Parts: sequence; C-alpha cells; structure tokens
Amino acid sequence: MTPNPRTADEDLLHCLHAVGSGDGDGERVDRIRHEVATGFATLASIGKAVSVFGSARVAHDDPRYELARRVTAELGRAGFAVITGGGPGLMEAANRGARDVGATSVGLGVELPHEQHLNNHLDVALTFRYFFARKLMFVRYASAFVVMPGGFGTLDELFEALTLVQTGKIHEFPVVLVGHHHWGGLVNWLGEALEANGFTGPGDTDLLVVSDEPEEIAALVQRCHLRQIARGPR
Ligand SMILES: C/C(=C\CNc1ncnc2c1ncn2[C@@H]1O[C@H](COP(=O)(O)O)[C@@H](O)[C@H]1O)CO
Repeated sequence: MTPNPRTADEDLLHCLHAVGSGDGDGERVDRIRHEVATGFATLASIGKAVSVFGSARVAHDDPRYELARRVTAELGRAGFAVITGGGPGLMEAANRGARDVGATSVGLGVELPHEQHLNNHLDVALTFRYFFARKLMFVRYASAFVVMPGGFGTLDELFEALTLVQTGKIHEFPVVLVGHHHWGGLVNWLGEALEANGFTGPGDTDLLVVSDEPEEIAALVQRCHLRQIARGPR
C-alpha cells in the first residue's frame, strides 16, 4: 500500500498502487470538473494573451531574467496579457515584464509535493491541482507560446504546443523559442535526427521560430493573432 498521496495529481496518477486517499473516481472527476470550470470562469475575460514558459531556477541577476522581462514588456505594449506558471525564475521575470508596462499578469501555479510559492507580480493568480487542467488553460487562452530557456517542465510545455500545431488542433499559433544560444542545439537536432529520418514531416521543424529580439517576437505574435481572428473561431 502506497502512503497517503501528497498532491491530488499523485492520487490521480497512481491507481495501480491503490494510493490510500480514500476517494473514489467519482470524487476525482468532480475535482477535475471543478478545477476546469474555475479556470474557465477566471480566465474568460483576460482578453488577448500569450503563455510564456521558462525555467523556475534562473536567478534575478542572470541576463536571461532581464531578457524575459523585456520580451513580455514588449508583448504587453502590444496589448497582450501574459500567462505564466506563476512560479519563480523566468516565470517571475515574465510576470514582472507585463506589470512593468501595465499589462495583465497571470500566474497559473500548480500544487507540488515540495513547498513553492506564487511570485509577487500577479494580477490574476490561480493554483491548480492537476498539471493537465493547467496546461489546457495555457493553450485555450493564448494566441502564442513564448518559450524562454528551461528544463523538463519547459520542454513539456513546448512539445505539447508543437504537437497540437502539428496535428492541426490549433492554427496560426506561433511557438517562439527565445535564445539562439539555449535552443539552437535542440532545433538542429530536431532537423537532423527527426525530420531527416522521417520521424516528423517535411517542414515540421519550421513550426518553431527562434529569436533573441523582443520587438521581433511581439510583431510575430501580433501578426499571427490577427490571422487567428481573420480565420474565425478555432
Ligand atoms: C523548482 C522550484 C519551484 C518550482 N515551482 C514551479 N512553480 C510553477 N510552475 C513550475 C514550477 N516548476 C516548474 N514549473 C512549470 O514548468 C516550467 C518550468 O520548468 P523547468 O523544469 O524549470 O524548465 C514552467 O513554465 C512552469 O509552468 C524551486 O525553485
């Protein structure tokens, strides 16, 4: 018997081990429904927005922190709200950049087994129990994903978006990687190991745009947003 789950995600994901929360699947489905409904109700009025991802582990004096802040300030000037995971590091930098220019700053935190806090630069804050419910919000309310340097969490969010674009679930949805230095190796590998061997389709690597320039990123996001509007409902 596995000890009591520390988070709702742990409870949900460990059915083979008969995790001992005492709940049945009916209660779990109710919790999921409530979480999704709360997310929808909270975010319905945020207007046009971009989801920005990036490392939880980057310090304030790191140049990438400043770059994240500049990128989201530029997005904010273009009228976009900024949605992040609400945590520290580059998430915090992105929320600060939005706040710097008076744009709406949104943090969608997630319950984790270890203690963690939402950053102090949020106008709208929600904490989710379930990673998958939170990820739905990142896509549903955004016109683009902007991906700062990061680790596994950031890669997970990046590849979810890419798969949704590749499979035609979302359209005119730019996925922008910020930082040639961090992302260049991955993009080369995607071309050489995946596309060249037929694991992805011709041109799939081009679904990613790499840039270090806040103005260029904001202009691209704005162009795609206008194309999304012209296209009509998703
Ligand atoms: C590691 C520490 C705290 C973690 N806190 C997080 N809070 C909110 N969101 C998080 C957190 N950690 C990861 N995420 C999500 O994944 C992305 C960053 O992950 P990475 O592995 O650091 O690249 C990020 O976009 C979040 O959505 C204590 O410092």
